[in-house]
Amino acid sequence: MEIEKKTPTLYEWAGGEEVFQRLTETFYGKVINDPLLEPLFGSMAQEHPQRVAWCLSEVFGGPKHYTEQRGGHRHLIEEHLRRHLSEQQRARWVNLLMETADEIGLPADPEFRAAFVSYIEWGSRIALAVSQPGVEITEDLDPMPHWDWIVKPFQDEKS
Ligand code: HEM
Repeated sequence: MEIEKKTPTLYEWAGGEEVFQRLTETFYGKVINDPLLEPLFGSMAQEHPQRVAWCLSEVFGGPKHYTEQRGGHRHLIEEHLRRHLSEQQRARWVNLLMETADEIGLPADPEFRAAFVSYIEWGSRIALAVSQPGVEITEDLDPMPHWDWIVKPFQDEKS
């Protein structure tokens, strides 16, 4: 009998929904205690960590909860308009997220982390760019971007 071994998605490799939720719950606990980030997130919606967990899960190949519940990539971008983020705030946001990833035991293998950090760098730089004064959205932004392995550690084998 032929059994096809399929490469897991980044979402599956990370450990699924529960892991992304643990990541964002722990992360926003740090964010609201950070002097640079507190002014941005001090009065965030209670559901914010859950929404970011949905968003990351979807980008990394998990269920499309963010698109279904919040309206997809256009909505995600719109949420960052006119927030006037600084590069310093962006960099702190990324550093705290990476610190949290280590703390909660997100897979630390080079291949997973290369893909993970790639989306976080891309996404956070888009957030910074669209948050500046005068930026308007004119192009079609959907669907949500989808991230895959950058350095592929697996072979799709048949045995
Ligand atoms: C990959 C990078 C990022 C992702 C995936 C992301 C994701 C999200 C999501 C899912 C939301 C909620 C949207 C909704 O309600 O549907 C949000 C809102 C927000 N984001 Fe981001 N974001 C990113 C980068 C950043 C950065 C770098 C900053 C600032 C340093 C930032 C600041 C904010 C703020 C202030 C809100 C509104 C929070 C509230 O008041 O509820 N984001 N983001």
